[in-house]
Parts: sequence; C-alpha cells; structure tokens
Amino acid sequence: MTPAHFPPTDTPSAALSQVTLRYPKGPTVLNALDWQLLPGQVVGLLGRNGAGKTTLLETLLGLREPEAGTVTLFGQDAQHLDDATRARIGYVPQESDLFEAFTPPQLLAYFQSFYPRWNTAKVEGLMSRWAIPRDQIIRKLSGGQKQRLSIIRALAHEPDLLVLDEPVASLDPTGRRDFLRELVGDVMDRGATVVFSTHILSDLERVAFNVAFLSQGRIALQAPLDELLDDVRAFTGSVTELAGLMARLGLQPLKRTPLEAGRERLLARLPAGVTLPTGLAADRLNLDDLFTELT
Ligand SMILES: Nc1ncnc2c1ncn2[C@@H]1O[C@H](COP(=O)(O)OP(=O)(O)OP(=O)(O)O)[C@@H](O)[C@H]1O
Repeated sequence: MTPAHFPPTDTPSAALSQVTLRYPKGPTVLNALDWQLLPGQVVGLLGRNGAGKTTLLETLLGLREPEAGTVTLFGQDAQHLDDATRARIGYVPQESDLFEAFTPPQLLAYFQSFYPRWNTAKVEGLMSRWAIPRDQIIRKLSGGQKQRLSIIRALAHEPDLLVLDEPVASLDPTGRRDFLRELVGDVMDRGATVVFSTHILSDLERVAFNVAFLSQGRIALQAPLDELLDDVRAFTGSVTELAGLMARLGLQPLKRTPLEAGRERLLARLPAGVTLPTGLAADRLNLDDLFTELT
C-alpha cells in the first residue's frame, strides 16, 4: 500500500552504519551493526531478553553514543539534531518517564507546548477510548493506563519516526488490539516509520509488515513477515548435498546446525519457483520457530 501524504524521499528515517556499543565493564551489545528504517515501514524488533533491543533503540535515538559507527535520523547526526528534526521523532520508553505529580491533561498540555504539530482530536479520542482518568495524578494510574498515556503522548505530535520499546507489555488484549490498529492507521495515513520491540509474537502477526531479528549484536535478518513465512525453509540433509544445493541456487544460509553422521540442518530463504531435488526435506517455519532459530 502506498502512503497517502508522504513526500517522496530516499532519505532513511533512521540509518545505523557499523555501530558498535559496549557498556563499561560490560558486554559488547551492538557489534558493527547496520540497519535502515525507511519511510512508511512498520518494523517489529525481535530479540531474546538481554539481546540489546533497548540499547539499540536508545542508540538509534541518539540517547547513547556508540563507540564506533554512525547513526543518522532523517539524514542528520543523531547526536546533533536540530529542533525541527527532533520534533519529528516520538519515543515510548520501556520504563514510564511521565511526570508522576501531573494529571494526564496537565502532562499533555506541557508536552504540547514543545511541538509545532499536535493532533488534539486524536488525543481526545484516545483519552476517551482508553478511559484514562483525567483528574487522577499519574502516580495513581495503573501500569497499563500509564503505558497508554505514554503512547498517546507519543502519537499526539504525529511523529514521522515513532520508536516504542515494548509498548504493549502491560496492555490487556483489547488495549493491544486498539493500540496496534491506531499505529497502523497512523503509518498508512502519513507514511511514518514505526519501530517497536516486543515479545508478543501474535501481535507482530497482526501488524508488523517487517520483522527485524537482533542477534549477537547485529540485525541478523529484516524482511516483510509474510515473505519470511513463505520463503524461509529448514533443510535437512548431508553437509555435502546441502553445500551443493546452496551453491547451485546461490543461497546464503541464515543458520547451520550440525547433526550426527555428516548431516546438518540449514536455514535459508528459498526463492519462489525453485524445484528441489526429490527426497530433500525443506520445512516451512512459523513465527515462533523463526524467533527461536534467528535470535
Ligand atoms: N546501563 C547498563 N550498564 C551495563 N550493562 C547494561 C546496561 N544496560 C543494559 N546492559 C546490558 O546490556 C545487554 C543488553 O541489554 P538491553 O536492555 O539492551 O537488552 P534487551 O534486549 O532490551 O532486553 P529485554 O528484552 O530483557 O528488555 C544486557 O546484557 C544488559 O545486562
């Protein structure tokens, strides 16, 4: 589907090139990582606990300075954004960063003052639909209500790049469905870029047109989810037979797992229309399997 109002541009909303980041006395979390997010893309970021999803999203936003590599947002150095570019970005962190002594309307009014664009109708609609208490101070809201408010705040200024770190973690199933619908509507209408990390794979199946797998400090694979479910196969056979097959078809293995007796299991994307040798097992994988294999 083509976004309706987005001006054509080749500039990625976010681009990371050869980014390496290590915490002092800690592990190397990002390791020469390359990643691009384009206008109109909705990307679900997947990775195991501790894989570095939060670190990656914070680095992408310029909140952490990498040891090596470059990060740009709309073509600008992420560490030195001008105000206009900063206003194009929305962020929902994993931990609530709302001012706890404010009421929700006070909080929203405060943030509104920073942005040239603010969609009051959208804010009011979501406040009502998500039943956010207006007179209660934020400290007294439930975890899910705080998360919803944080999402409303991030959607209100209609960012061109929306970054969400586990945005649905404390939402109930209705809240998740509603939020995801809002997200997709927003992106489709405005050609915005959305990236969100999640552990809830069924949510990705509803909305994430693209999935990115973070593993060992790199984006191991990013592609539209429906393509991955169609193309990625697990081949099982002798090492020699599979090496021959990969060479003949020009395929790059995504993962190899040695088995006994000179055999192996190998994951690769199989182009449409390729006829496989008879007797060769090539199984499809569901999203759970892909997560287990690629992260
Ligand atoms: N401030 C910090 N100082 C030192 N090490 C850190 C810090 N923050 C995170 N780490 C380490 O960096 C690695 C990546 O953490 P990060 O929070 O980015 O992972 P994650 O994929 O978001 O995890 P989760 O899914 O559990 O939220 C972990 O090994 C973590 O212990």
